[in-house]
Amino acid sequence: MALRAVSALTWGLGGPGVGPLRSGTFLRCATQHRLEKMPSSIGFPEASRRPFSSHRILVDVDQSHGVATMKLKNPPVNSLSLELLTEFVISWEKLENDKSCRGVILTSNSPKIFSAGLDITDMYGKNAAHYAEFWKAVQEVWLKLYTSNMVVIAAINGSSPAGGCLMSLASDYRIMADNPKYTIGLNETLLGIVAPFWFKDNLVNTIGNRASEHALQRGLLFPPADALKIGLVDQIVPEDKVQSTALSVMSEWLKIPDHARQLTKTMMRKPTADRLLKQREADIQNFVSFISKDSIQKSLHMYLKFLKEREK
Ligand SMILES: CC/C=C\C/C=C\CCCC/C=C/C(=O)SCCNC(=O)CCNC(=O)[C@H](O)C(C)(C)COP(=O)(O)OP(=O)(O)OC[C@H]1O[C@@H](n2cnc3c(N)ncnc32)[C@H](O)[C@@H]1OP(=O)(O)O
Repeated sequence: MALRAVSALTWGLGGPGVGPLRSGTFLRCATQHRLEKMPSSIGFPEASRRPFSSHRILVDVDQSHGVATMKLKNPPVNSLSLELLTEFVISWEKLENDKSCRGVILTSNSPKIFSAGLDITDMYGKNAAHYAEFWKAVQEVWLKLYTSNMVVIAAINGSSPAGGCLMSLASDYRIMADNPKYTIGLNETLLGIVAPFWFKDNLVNTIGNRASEHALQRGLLFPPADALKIGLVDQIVPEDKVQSTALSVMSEWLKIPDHARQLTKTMMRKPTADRLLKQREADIQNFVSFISKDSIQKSLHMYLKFLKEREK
């Protein structure tokens, strides 16, 4: 199996411990059923569309079919900055509150990059208050995606390392563009940082324990065909078919009565989401103390330098 890594960088790091548990909440359940046929392309009639957008998030809701397409737009690489994460949550809540919206296709406005993952500049050279706010926003986006009552399909139209991979993992179904130049995976160790337990839990739930151990320790980034083999993505399709495939897969998912699908999703995902909810504040403090360490800041500095100076 061909595996690709950005670089073989390894630096020393120290890991913080895990904090105390506290209780949390989970999904609400709606019971609407609608079994309309979906179009095979994004060409929805103007009357049934309701687009809205912010600086970094574009949303197009097809009200007659109950499906929204949400595009990340943060050039040049769609990094998940604090601003993007904040706008994401606002847009997501708007969709959650829209009774006509039953499914979301999550994709990128950029042709080659789904998302470069968390914005490293939000984790480098800032103060503790900034790190805490940033991490809370990362948690919030994952919880929103992972526990959503809506069907969430990731249309992965480009590379998707680290936080980008996490957003895909939190979706219900992943479709990736079959271009061997693109990769997906949790490559945190290559940056000298550690994927937190809930990234790991989401990965283990998706590809199993042994494959996760291997992928996480080595920070593996998988080309689409290999990602499909290990179950990191569910389907690979030609680049120009990603959106249309997402729409037709969505139409299949929406044939299932919402209440039954939602209760099943809750049954499958609640223990994993609750694990974070019960120790959310401790997880923020872990992140802040970990990321503030001189050795970790040095690793991030080196990685940013490597990204800027590497040959393209
Ligand atoms: C015990 C543990 C307890 C608690 C947890 C503690 C801590 C840590 C957990 C943190 C989890 C972290 C998750 C992450 O997501 S980290 C981010 C990882 N991302 C990556 O490694 C991807 C890096 N980027 C790339 O590989 C390439 O940029 C990419 C996406 C393939 C695109 O390539 P290309 O089109 O050639 O573009 P460039 O590389 O030239 O990039 C253009 C420009 O963007 C800058 N950039 C790239 N990625 C990021 C990023 N993630 N954040 C910020 N900036 C980024 C890059 O440096 C270039 O900048 P320039 O100034 O040169 O234009």
